[in-house]
Amino acid sequence: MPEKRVAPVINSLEEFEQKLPGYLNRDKKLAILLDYDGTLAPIADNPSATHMPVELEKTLHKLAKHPQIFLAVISGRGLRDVQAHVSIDGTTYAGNHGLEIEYPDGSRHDYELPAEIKKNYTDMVRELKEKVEKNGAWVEDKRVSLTYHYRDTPVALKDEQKKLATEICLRHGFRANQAHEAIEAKPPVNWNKGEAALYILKQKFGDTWPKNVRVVFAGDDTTDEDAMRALQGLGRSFRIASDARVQTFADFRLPQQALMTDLLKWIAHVYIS
Ligand SMILES: O=P(O)(O)OC[C@H]1O[C@H](O[C@H]2O[C@H](CO)[C@@H](O)[C@H](O)[C@H]2O)[C@H](O)[C@@H](O)[C@@H]1O
Repeated sequence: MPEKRVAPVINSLEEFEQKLPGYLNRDKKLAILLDYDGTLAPIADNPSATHMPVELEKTLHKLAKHPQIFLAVISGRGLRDVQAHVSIDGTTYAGNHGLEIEYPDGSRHDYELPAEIKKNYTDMVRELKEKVEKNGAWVEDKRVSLTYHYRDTPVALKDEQKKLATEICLRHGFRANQAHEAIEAKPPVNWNKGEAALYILKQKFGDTWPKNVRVVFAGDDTTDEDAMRALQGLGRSFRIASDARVQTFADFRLPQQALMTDLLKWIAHVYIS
């Protein structure tokens, strides 16, 4: 069983090649699987205010067009929301932590939640809205999972509201993961960003993908750890975290989101220039 541990850090563009010599090879297919918030776009005060840095976006567009490269964005956001924010043709998108997947041709894979969980979800949203949607905190209802945002709640009230929100989520049988100034309530099913990543790779490249495809995954959050764990030994993953003590399943830690541009430039140097 793989364990989380403190991962080696990468601090610059040069260090990608130094620390992963020869991992990328332009003769090999490459799958790039990326989280959105905190990874492609820096964290902003409100989910509607995020955008990708210009150079990162430009590089990502170039990579997505390359015939040897496959791009998927796997986000906790609702599917349409993340599609609208990234908006790159030919990309596969997964929303709601992988529960909904859409391929470039418009075909989909939706994880069907049991009726009881759907009912619990509706009840949970109602109770959260009644009891803890106040003092600046709000519920982002994404139909099958939700995010309880408390960034704008006064410090003196945050802990109490957070605690109550977590209790409500757990009481309705949902998982409650800590995120950036938010709690992610996810359904209690055996499907997450890791399962979604493996599913997408198998659909795209077939059962033998581990032999034929190089994989790069990057994410910044606890929900991304599911993909990092699933891809251990099958690809290379990067956890964005400023805290040097963070425990992760990723192969490397990137101390700042800005290093995502370098990660993509490293790939572009190998595949494009
Ligand atoms: O899996 P991701 O693509 O990283 O999405 C995770 C959640 O991201 C969003 O919330 C977070 O980012 C916001 C914008 O930077 C920030 O204001 C908030 O504090 C963060 O928690 C999004 O709103 C959620 O739906 C996603 O699940």
